[in-house]
Amino acid sequence: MRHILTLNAGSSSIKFALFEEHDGLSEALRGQIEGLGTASPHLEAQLRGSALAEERLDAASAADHEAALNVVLDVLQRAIGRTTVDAVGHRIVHGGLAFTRPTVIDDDVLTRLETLNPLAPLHQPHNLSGVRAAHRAFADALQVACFDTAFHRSHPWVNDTYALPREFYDQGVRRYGFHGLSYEYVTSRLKEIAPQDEKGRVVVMHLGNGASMCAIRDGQSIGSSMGFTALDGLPMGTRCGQLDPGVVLYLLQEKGMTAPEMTDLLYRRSGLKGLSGLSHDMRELEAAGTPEAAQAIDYFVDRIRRELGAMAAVLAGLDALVFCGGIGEHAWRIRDRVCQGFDWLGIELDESLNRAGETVISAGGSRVRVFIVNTDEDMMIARHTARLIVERGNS
Ligand SMILES: Nc1ncnc2c1ncn2[C@@H]1O[C@H](COP(=O)(O)OP(=O)(O)O)[C@@H](O)[C@H]1O
Ligand SMILES: CC(=O)OP(=O)(O)O
Ligand SMILES: [Mg+2]
Repeated sequence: MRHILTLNAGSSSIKFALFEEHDGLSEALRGQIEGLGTASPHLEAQLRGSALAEERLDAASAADHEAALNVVLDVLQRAIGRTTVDAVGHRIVHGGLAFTRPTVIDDDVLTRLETLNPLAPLHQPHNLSGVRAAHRAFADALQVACFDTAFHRSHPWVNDTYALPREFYDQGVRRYGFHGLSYEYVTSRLKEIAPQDEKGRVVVMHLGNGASMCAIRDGQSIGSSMGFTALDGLPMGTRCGQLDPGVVLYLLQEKGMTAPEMTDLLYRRSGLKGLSGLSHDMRELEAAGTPEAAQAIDYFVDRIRRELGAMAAVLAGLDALVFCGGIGEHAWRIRDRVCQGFDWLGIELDESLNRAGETVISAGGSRVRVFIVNTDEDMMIARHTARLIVERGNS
């Protein structure tokens, strides 16, 4: 039996899991530290369905991703004991032009992935710290990179480019799109729960601390709301989402902002946090009840609705809509507001199914079927890693 470990550093969480592979993959251990960057980060882990760890961490022991990673490795090493880990699969957010499929990580690959750090400052450095830490902790294990950008490489050229002079496209200034592991998992899940939509026109909304949407036709990504970096598209916990580049020029040229200040503004001080002046966390905003928190939520919902209209146009209609990610899976009020008034497109929610967070939340007569899928990037990473081990064995 093989053992595959997965590490997934998101912008506000680190998720981890151990899978056993024997006639398919089964999950032995799973856990996460969430709420990184808040006053009360929280660790939880289950071993074969029973609680292994459950604690509120003091802000210092998970002050940042590095500290949280040490906590994660400590939990893992204690739980795993002498079990041999065959491979560690990593979520790597940016694969750039060169990496379009799961790849075994050696020193050369690591160096090349580091050059993409500026294109995903909230993720890539943490993803690569995870690679180094896992290599130290499990020295004999194969380290495998699974890319958020890979699923989107099927984009037609018009959804892959910006209207810049052509040499920029050739240099790699493209609309890469992210959350690809999540979209790939959701697509595989949709095959099981809605086989009639497998070949259909589907929009998936991954609404977490990072948020994006994906237009999928015939199981393939044809467009993403995110682009060259994970800043574009929807507003997020702390990221601005779509922004007129003229605003950036104005702030740089007329207001004397420096590039590092701009990075901090767009990645860490904007989005829900910037608009609300309160928090990047949707739970806190829903509880707050201040006019600013309400406006931040209004803006979030409005941008999702615009993008949904645009994607339905690109797909020439819509058969299924899927919500996933921390907000998509848990915030019924947001789902309700996103879908309201879209009956012209054939979307009709069943209020009680939506409140209850069922898998199918559309009304019986709704032309568009609406689903909640608990996305599982970690399972997708494990599948890719297992496949790569087999391919290497066969070659
Ligand atoms: N019950 C809930 N109601 C509203 N929002 C929630 C709920 N549970 C989680 N969220 C939100 O989900 C977001 C985190 O999503 P997640 O996908 O876990 O993050 P990451 O992008 O770091 O992987 C946070 O904004 C959090 O407030
Ligand atoms: C790409 C991205 O935004 O990821 P996350 O939602 O995990 O922050
Ligand atoms: Mg995430």
